[in-house]
Amino acid sequence: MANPPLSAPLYDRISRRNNIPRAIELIILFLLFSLLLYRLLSLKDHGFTWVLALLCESWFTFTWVLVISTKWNQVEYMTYPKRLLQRKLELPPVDMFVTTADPVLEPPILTVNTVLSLLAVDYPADKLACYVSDDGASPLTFYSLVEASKFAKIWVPFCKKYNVQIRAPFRFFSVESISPQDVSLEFQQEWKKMKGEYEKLSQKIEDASRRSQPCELTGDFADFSNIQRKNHPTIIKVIWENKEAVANGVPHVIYISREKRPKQPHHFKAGAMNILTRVSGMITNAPFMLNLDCDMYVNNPQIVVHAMCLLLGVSNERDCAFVQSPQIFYDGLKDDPFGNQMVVLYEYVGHGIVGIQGPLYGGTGCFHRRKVIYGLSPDDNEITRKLSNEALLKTFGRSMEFTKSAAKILSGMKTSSTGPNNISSCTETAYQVAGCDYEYGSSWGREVGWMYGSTTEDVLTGLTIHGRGWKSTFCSPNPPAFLGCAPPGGPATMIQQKRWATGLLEILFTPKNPFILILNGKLQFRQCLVYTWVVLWGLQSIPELCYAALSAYCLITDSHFMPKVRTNHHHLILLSCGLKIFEEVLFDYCKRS
Ligand SMILES: O=c1ccn([C@@H]2O[C@H](COP(=O)(O)OP(=O)(O)O[C@H]3O[C@H](CO)[C@@H](O)[C@H](O)[C@H]3O)[C@@H](O)[C@H]2O)c(=O)[nH]1
Ligand SMILES: [Mn+2]
Repeated sequence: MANPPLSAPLYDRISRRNNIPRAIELIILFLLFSLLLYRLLSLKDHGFTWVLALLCESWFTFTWVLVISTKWNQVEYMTYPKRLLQRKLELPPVDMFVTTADPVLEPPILTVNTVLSLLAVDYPADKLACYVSDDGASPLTFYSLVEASKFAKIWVPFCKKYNVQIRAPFRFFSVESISPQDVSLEFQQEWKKMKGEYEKLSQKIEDASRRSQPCELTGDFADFSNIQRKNHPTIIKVIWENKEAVANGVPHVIYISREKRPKQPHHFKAGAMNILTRVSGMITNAPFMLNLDCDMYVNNPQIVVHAMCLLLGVSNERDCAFVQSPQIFYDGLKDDPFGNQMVVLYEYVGHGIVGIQGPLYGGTGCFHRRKVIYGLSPDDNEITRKLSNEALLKTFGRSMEFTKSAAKILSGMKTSSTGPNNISSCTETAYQVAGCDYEYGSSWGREVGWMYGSTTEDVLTGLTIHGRGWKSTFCSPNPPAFLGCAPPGGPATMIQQKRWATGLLEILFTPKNPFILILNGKLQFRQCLVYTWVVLWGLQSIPELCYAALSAYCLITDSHFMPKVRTNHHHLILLSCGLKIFEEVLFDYCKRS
C-alpha cells in the first residue's frame, strides 16, 4: 500500500452509531416518568411506602437523565503513529512519573516492572526521563530501583531488538511462552538468558525484603538511615543518567522521596504529583508528562507515539489538554463479579463523555501538557502579566530557578531535555522545591498543579482543567495502552469504593465544584451534568438501599409498593425490565462482536 501523504491527519474522531440504544434509553425514560406520574396520581390511596418509593424512583429518574445525556454522543479516536513517524519531526520530550507509597501494600517488584516497561517504550530514550516518587521513603524501593536500572541495560535493548510486545518482565515471562516453530534460535537463547537475569533480579528484591534492611545503609543509602517514614528530609537520587543522550539507550531514572513532617499536610497523591512536577521542572522540564500508578504497566510500547498523534495532531491545542487512556486490569476475576473492570463505565459512559468535553482525568495512564498543569487557559490573554517575575513567584513559590523553568513552559519556549552531564547538578536546586513548606503561600494545589481538597484528586484536577475551557481526548489503542492490578474484590474493593465516594463528594465542597465552574461559562453544560453524576455517585447508595429495604418491609407487613399486577400498569413495568435486560444484552453483544 502506498504511504499516505505527509499531510494526512494523525488521528480521526469517529462518532459511534448508537441509535438503537438511544431509542431504548428514551423508552426507559418514558416508562420511568409514567411510573412517577402513576405514583403521584395514586399517592393519596397509599401510605409511607409509596412516598418512599416515589422519592427513590425520582432519584433514579434524575440519574437516568444524567446517564442518557452522558451516553448520547459516543466518540472514538483512531491514532496513526506511523504517519507521525513518517513526518520525521523531532519528537518532544516526555517526563514519566510513577507514584508509590507503601512497600508492603505495593510490593517494589510491581513498581520495578512499571518502571522497566516505561524505560522500554518505543520512543527516543534521550527524550524521556522517569521519575519515581516514593511516599514510603523506603530503602527497599530505592534498592529495587537501583537493581532494576542495572537490569534495564539488557532488558531495554532486548525488547527493542525483538520488538517485544509486553515490556513488563513479570508479565512477559508469565504470558509469553516461546514456541520453537516461529522464533529464531537466537531469540530462544536470549529469552532464556533474560528470564534467568529477571529471576535473579526478583530474587534479590525478595531476599532484600526479608531482611530488616535491604543492604548496609551507607554510601547512596546513607540518607535512609535513622529516618522515619513520616518524618524525614527530602531524598533525591539520580539512579541512572543517560549521559551521552543516546536515543537507543535507557532513559534517566530519578528517585524522589519528598520531605515529610508530622505536622505538615502532605496531600497524599496530589502532593506527590506536585513535587514530581516541580522536581522534573528543575531537571528535564519536558512539555508533556505521563503519569502512572506504580501498579499499572505499559502494555503497548507505542503508546507515547499514539498519545503524540493527539497532542501534536490537534489543529487547536484547546481540543487536547490531556490524553487519557482507559484503566484496564489484568487477571481479573471471571465474569468480573465486583465490576472492577469498569467495562460499562469505560465502554459506554466513558465514550459518551469523550463526545462531550472529553474524558475525565483518571489519575493514571494520562499524558498532560505541562503548561495546562501550570494553570494556563486555552486563550490566555493575561500571559504577559502571568509571566512577570512577581506573579511567577507568587504562583509557583520562591524558587527563582523553578519560576524560570515555568516561564519557559508558559511562554511556549522549546525546552529540550537537558544536555549531557548536568542532571546531577540540577538535583541540588531541586531539593528546595521538594520541601514540605515550599508551597506555603503559593498557588500549588489551588490554581496550579494537582488540586488539593479531595482524595479523588484526579477528578478534581480534570474538572479544574475542563472548567478553564480545555477539552481532553481519549486514547485506547489495541493492544490496550496500560494494564493495572485491580483489587481482588471483597473488602479491598469496598474500601476503595468508599474512598472514591467520599473523595467525589468532597469535590462538592470545594470552590471547584461543577456548579460553580459552570457559572463562568467555560465548563460545558452537558459536561457539568457528567460531573454531577460522578460526584453524586456515592449518594446513589441511599435510594438504592431504601428501595431494596422496601421489598423486605412490604413482605413483613404484607403490603406492597409496586403497582399490583391486576392494575393496568403491570405491562409497563414488565416492559421496562425487559427493555433494560435487552439493552444490556445488546451492549454486551456489540462489545464482543
Ligand atoms: O499518599 C499517597 C497516597 C497514594 N499515592 C499513590 O497514588 C496512587 C493511587 O493510590 P491508590 O491507593 O492505589 O488508589 P486507587 O484507588 O487504587 O487509585 C485510583 O484512584 C485514585 C484517586 O482517585 C487515583 O489517584 C488513581 O490514579 C486511581 O488509579 C498509587 O500509585 C499510590 O502509590 C501516593 O503517592 N501517596
Ligand atoms: Mn491502586
